[in-house]
Amino acid sequence: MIDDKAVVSRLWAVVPAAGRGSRFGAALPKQYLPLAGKTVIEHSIAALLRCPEINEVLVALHADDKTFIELACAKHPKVKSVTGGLERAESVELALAALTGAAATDWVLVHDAARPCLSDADVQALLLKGREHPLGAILAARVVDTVKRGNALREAVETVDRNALWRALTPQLFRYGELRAALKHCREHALPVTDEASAMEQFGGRPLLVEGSHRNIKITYPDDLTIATAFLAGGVND
Ligand SMILES: Nc1ccn([C@@H]2O[C@H](COP(=O)(O)OP(=O)(O)OP(=O)(O)O)[C@@H](O)[C@H]2O)c(=O)n1
Ligand SMILES: C[C@](O)(CO)[C@H](O)COP(=O)(O)O
Repeated sequence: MIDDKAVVSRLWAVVPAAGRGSRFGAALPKQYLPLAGKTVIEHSIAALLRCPEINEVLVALHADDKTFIELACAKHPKVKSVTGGLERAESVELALAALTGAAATDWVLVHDAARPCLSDADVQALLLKGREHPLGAILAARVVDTVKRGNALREAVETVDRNALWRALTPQLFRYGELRAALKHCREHALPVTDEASAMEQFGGRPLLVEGSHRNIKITYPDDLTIATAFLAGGVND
């Protein structure tokens, strides 16, 4: 375990924003769609820029995306961009590799461009509790529905105990060196990675689950934009 008292660990942020939003089905990738006076991605990045501890925000963009550079947030001195990859995990790896100033003991927050309703309180809770936990931490929300396991015929064959189930959100907070090593390990062994925690778990880690707001939704389908509009109208920080 790294003794944080011996080193001053800086805090970086990575924003995976290279997706195409195929499930959303809009003409534009969903992160560039209008939401409450800005674009989706601008809300997601604004939540990170409101955290003064963050040293730099590195955004992983699709090679075809020319929209980002026109946004106000792209001109912020803390915001940089890099070309992402074909999968989210690859985009995160490429962004981490571009953080040339980061030390292995520094912390990295990874936050989806597609999660615009992140509150300042949730960022602070993750940082406070996550940096006390040696193996990192993620924002997560408890599962509130009864959960069924279905078979190939979509028949319910089992009710899963939901008391131990959580929905992984973002940001997710890990040490820079450990996260890079875990993602490299999973890539080299063709292990499935859908979030940073799944890479860390397969690399022997046990990230802490920090309960976050159910309002921190991921924009995936059109209805999610309607929901996010209502959440932002109510003020995610109120
Ligand atoms: N190759 C990829 C794929 C996804 N992402 C980002 O990872 C986040 C979560 O991914 P998801 O919701 O799946 O976005 P998309 O891949 O765009 O959605 P879809 O699967 O519907 O195409 C998004 O901010 C997305 O831009 C990324 O940086 N690089
Ligand atoms: C990272 C994530 O948002 C945590 O729930 C989720 O895994 C992203 O999944 P996607 O299929 O890439 O949207």
